[in-house]
Amino acid sequence: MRKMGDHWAAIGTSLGSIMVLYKMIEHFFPYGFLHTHVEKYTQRILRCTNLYVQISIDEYTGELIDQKNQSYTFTEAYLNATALKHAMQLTACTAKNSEKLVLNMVDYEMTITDEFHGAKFYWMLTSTNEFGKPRKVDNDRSLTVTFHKRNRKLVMDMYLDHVMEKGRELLERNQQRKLYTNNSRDDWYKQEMWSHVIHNHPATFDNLAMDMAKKEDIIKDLTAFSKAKDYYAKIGKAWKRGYLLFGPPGTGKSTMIAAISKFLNYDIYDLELKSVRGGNSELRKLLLDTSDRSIIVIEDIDCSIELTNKRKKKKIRSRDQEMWADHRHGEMVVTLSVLLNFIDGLWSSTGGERLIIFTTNHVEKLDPALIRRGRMDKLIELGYCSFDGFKILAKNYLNIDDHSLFETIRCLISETQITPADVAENLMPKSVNGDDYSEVCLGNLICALEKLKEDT
Ligand SMILES: Nc1ncnc2c1ncn2[C@@H]1O[C@H](COP(=O)(O)OP(=O)(O)OP(=O)(O)O)[C@@H](O)[C@H]1O
Ligand SMILES: [Mg+2]
Repeated sequence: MRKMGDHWAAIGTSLGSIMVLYKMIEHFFPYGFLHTHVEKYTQRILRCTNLYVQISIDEYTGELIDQKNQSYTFTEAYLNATALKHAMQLTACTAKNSEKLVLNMVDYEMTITDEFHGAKFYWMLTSTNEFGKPRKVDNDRSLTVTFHKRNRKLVMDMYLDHVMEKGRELLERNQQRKLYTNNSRDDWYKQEMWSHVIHNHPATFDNLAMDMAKKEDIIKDLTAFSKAKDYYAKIGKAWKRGYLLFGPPGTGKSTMIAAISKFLNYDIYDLELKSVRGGNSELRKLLLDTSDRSIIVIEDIDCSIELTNKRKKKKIRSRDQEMWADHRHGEMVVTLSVLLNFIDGLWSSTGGERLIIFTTNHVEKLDPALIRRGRMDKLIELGYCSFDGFKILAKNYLNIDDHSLFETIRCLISETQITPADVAENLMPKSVNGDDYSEVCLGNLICALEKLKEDT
């Protein structure tokens, strides 16, 4: 005797097949005909049998017609990837903010059977209009999933989260990162708070010249942070992490930020504090307008932030005055300690993950109390170029792992202080002609190192 479960599976499979067949037939008939008849009765049958539950995700939500529902976008990406294996007809286009060609299914192929933890799910692209009415505009679509009611808990607890997560991952893999800079408040009426450009920086951790152990430690820290949503929620802390990058000019602070952005696939918000003239409220608006999974960067904090708290002791100030202390040049300058408190408070209540990176060339100017653990989670020193650093740059710029001149460079580099930027500058071939430009470039570097040695 067949088990009850087998019957349900058979019914599910048949319904799935009917839906697929229906969508294919629909392609060859006038729109109204099938919608007024078949779909209406299918829905009635489903409602009468009362075994199946449907959930719809609308393409647009809210008051504004152009407010695209992110869940729809993630689901669409997930279903495209799931169904590409079976679809017979595809369309090709470039994804938003990407140069990569992306394949999508044409509409009538959007009846997809998905499996998750042994349960079957039937997805359809439907119109949010009343059944039977033709679709008037292109932006009233929904993705509707039909599943057996016994799987309700699985859907609520796991399946929908799984679809969103996978969809988001797939989209991010194809997208390019953006670099945002804040606009002055005077311009907000004609443009957004943040302007952005596509961030195509070639830096990666592989081509970053720095101590290997330090590099691996940072990669581990970033990986742990990006996966620690539940952990941060459990300990009741805002899901954010603060890095302070310090070192002389040309040691790779900005390059590392680009590498982190690529590694985590996060956008960068380059916050220019000098353009923030409207005090707390402006800063709050700017910070709240950053997206989840982003890096907020404040470069050269010794130039844009009041580093000590001496002023606070002079007289009692209001919170706004305290934070935006009058700078000696008459500008409003935020104090680092209050900025950190402000950010803590803001993200305790909002949630999404943010990495906050400060950079400075003068770590000695910072008040040690302000950089103690907990306020800045990680202090990362980027120093002068070591021989290991040089080897990474030689591989990048000249594509060589070894050369007879390496030994000379190893000795000289240990006796001098040269920045990775200066090493990179010397290793850059000045012309495309010439047989062995590696030899020429390494020779240039040796000259530069000898000159540095003489000067010191
Ligand atoms: N550690 C490094 N690894 C690889 N390339 C580097 C490194 N440091 C510097 N460079 C090269 O030098 C250039 C300048 O480096 P970068 O702008 O990252 O320095 P910085 O530390 O941010 O300097 P500043 O303090 O002036 O802002 C980069 O474009 C990159 O090509
Ligand atoms: Mg820099």
